[in-house]
Amino acid sequence: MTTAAIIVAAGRGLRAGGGVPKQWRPLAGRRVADWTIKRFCGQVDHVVLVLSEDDDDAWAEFQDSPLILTKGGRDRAGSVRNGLQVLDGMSVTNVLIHDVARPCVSSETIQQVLTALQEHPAAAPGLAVTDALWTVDGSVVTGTQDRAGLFAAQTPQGFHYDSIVAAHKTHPGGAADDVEVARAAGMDVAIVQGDADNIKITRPEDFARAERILGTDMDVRLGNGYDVHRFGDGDHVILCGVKVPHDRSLQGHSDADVGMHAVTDAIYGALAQGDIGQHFPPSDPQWKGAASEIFLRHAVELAGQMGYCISNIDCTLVCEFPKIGPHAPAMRAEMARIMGLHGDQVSVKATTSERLGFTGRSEGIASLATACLVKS
Ligand SMILES: Nc1ccn([C@@H]2O[C@H](COP(=O)(O)OP(=O)(O)OP(=O)(O)O)[C@@H](O)[C@H]2O)c(=O)n1
Ligand SMILES: C[C@](O)(CO)[C@H](O)COP(=O)(O)O
Repeated sequence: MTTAAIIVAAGRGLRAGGGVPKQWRPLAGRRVADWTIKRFCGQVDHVVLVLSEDDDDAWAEFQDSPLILTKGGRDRAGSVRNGLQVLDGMSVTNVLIHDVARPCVSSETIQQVLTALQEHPAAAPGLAVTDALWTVDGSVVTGTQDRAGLFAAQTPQGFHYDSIVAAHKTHPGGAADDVEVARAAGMDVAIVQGDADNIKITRPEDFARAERILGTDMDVRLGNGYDVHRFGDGDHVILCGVKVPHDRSLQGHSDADVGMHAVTDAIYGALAQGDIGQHFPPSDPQWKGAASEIFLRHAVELAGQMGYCISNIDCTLVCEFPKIGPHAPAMRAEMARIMGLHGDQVSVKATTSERLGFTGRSEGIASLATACLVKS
């Protein structure tokens, strides 16, 4: 079975105002369209993005992405037809059609529609109407409409691909949605449970509502790091980027900055991207004596590329000597500088191990770190 999603994004969003089509306006740290696209990635085999011919920047931006791009029609149905057309010949069996203006759709809703398509030719989420419905003349209520059996329609609306293509070919136009097109062609449409959070951004006030919904859907990652370096001859150690005078030095392939290594590994850990040894193998001579700032910068850049911001770092050094306290403010400032963070986002503290174990015998220094990353 091959599945596809068509995200119709060629509308002008006139009711939402703002001077820019609503799908390109910011919402909770990214654009409306970015949220919507992300919701379908990994859920279906192909994602089609239907774009207005006027949205030059979007065409350029998504050109090299895995998305299939096609141009919009004069109305929503025209855009859907173009999306269906571009999937022709790709052996798609089931297709989901979704408004770009619904960025809060959940993976559960998407999966429920896909599952329902195993038994029905068409399926869509709907919410039973719970408010009383009035008829109104100007600003005066003229009556109450029976709400029994009424549902509010949502997207994604899912269909067997060949059937919805045929239904759109014979439909005269003017349909509110693809369910109407399908029903006009005699298809049975199953309702799956809709989601009150799956709102369509339509009017200006809907942005604040969507932000509130997305705000409760944060992606927070934690990672831990641990490192040890042994003492050898020397007259200083480098800890968290700061040169500290000492009667011994730490041994290592790089500058042996045990604190910065633990922090770097904590960031890689939060991203599930291995560890320093994987990115900078000790067998590679180019990293001999390297400043550990290179490793930390790489981890921070990787976090940015994967869409994460570092929220805070906590690093603990375990040693009897040198004493860390006097140098901790400089260590925090240096690591904050490298990571582009504020000083209060970086903690460096120390403990002895009560003269126990290798750190207690001053054979080396150990370090532990925790990193908290938040999807931006
Ligand atoms: N020619 C069109 C018109 C609409 N749409 C899309 O169809 C969905 C319908 O939602 P709606 O709120 O009606 O979007 P707009 O048409 O953009 O909004 P408005 O009517 O306020 O201008 C949106 O994802 C919109 O981008 C489309 O792809 N092509
Ligand atoms: C398809 C739809 O999202 C179902 O609720 C809706 O009909 C599309 O938006 P519009 O405001 O009716 O154009």
